[in-house]
Amino acid sequence: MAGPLHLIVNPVAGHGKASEFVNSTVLPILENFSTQYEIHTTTSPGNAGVIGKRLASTQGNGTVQVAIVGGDGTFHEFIEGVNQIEGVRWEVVLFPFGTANALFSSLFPPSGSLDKYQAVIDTLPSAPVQETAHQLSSLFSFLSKSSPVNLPITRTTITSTSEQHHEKIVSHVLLSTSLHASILHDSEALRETHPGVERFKNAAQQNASKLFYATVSLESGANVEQWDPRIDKWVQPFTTTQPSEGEGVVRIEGPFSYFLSTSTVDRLEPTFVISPLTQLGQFNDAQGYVYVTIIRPLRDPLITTTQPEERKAKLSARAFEVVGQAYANGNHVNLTLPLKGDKLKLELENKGEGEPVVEVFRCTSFAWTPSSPSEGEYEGLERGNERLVCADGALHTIPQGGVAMVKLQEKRGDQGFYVYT
Ligand SMILES: Nc1ncnc2c1ncn2[C@@H]1O[C@H](COP(=O)(O)OP(=O)(O)OP(=O)(O)O)[C@@H](O)[C@H]1O
Repeated sequence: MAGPLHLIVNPVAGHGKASEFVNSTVLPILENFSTQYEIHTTTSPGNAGVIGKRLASTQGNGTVQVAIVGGDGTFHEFIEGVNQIEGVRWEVVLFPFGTANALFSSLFPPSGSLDKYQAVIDTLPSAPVQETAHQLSSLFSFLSKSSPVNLPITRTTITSTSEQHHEKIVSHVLLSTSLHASILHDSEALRETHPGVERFKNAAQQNASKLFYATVSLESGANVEQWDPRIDKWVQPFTTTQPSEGEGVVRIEGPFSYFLSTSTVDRLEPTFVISPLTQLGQFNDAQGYVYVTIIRPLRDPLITTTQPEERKAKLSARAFEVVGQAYANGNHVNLTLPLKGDKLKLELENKGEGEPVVEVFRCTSFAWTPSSPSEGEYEGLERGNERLVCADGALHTIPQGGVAMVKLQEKRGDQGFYVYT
């Protein structure tokens, strides 16, 4: 027996509506289904992990069912708290009560249908309005007795050359560097002067034309693969130097403007589908993949054939053009560069003949090694901070000369984290 459903409620996440939602909407449904529950309200940052540890010690080995009523940050803290504990299978119901809710919106995209839960919905005393029904999707999946799907966890180790610095990070949503990490960093600095969401736009403008100098090595137990949008298939990497026979490592030289990896989400907010190839739930018996999304602007003739003084404006415009297509259901991955040698054409095409602008790979581990400050300079384009790393929204810094090693945590039988989707 799995015991009661433990509701972990973050009263301050998102718009601070979690407690009210639980009392007015979730509890009547649980009572209607005679589902036993316990409520645990978080009292401070990090408390979701403390609650998780307590549950593991009082529930013992086996399955523990929890519901996270908060955002990605609340679930992140819960995972951080219990990830090392052996012998527990966590079955998790999610409610989107954070700000971005990347994981929830990836599992339940706004356009998704709730038809398969109709039998559950029909037994409710009154039918919820559409928005509420969507927020209850994961609960409906739980009440329908669906099988929850494995949630891969990523482990990152940040080390310095001397190994004096040794930082371990677990994440379940994303790990990024370059533009994404810098936007997060700078928008925090702008919080005082720009409390609204426009600070993200300002931070994006500050960083969209910067270059981040690093080398990436991708590895996989099988082969590292790259998505080719022109044939809609995963194939051998084709925009990088080929790995030599038996080496199995694909090396990608910067500079980069965009670099983001995830093994669980296809979007970071309901309509921003930045990693459309990510698929969760397909690999319940295996580990899954880390999906890596990369933009390297010096592959783009618009930037390389432009005069140095115009490069900044051109790159900024191109970055917004490309990344903006993530809002068109992830269409950025379909954009292709002009064919090499065609000097007259600099516009991007949709699934044209040239190479994709956005390079998408799948692997099971990778290393991000920032270049030394003396390496790399491209006239007209500023250098960004390639040592910044964002893991599930929290920022970390790789020491000078250090590296970030990222890998999927090995699956431990049927233990670990399983989400109702
Ligand atoms: N009682 C509390 N008081 C203050 N902070 C809390 C409390 N409980 C949890 N927190 C903090 O609230 C933070 C925000 O929660 P969460 O990340 O879930 O929401 P969000 O930031 O609005 O959403 P998202 O991560 O989806 O964008 C958590 O990182 C956690 O540290």
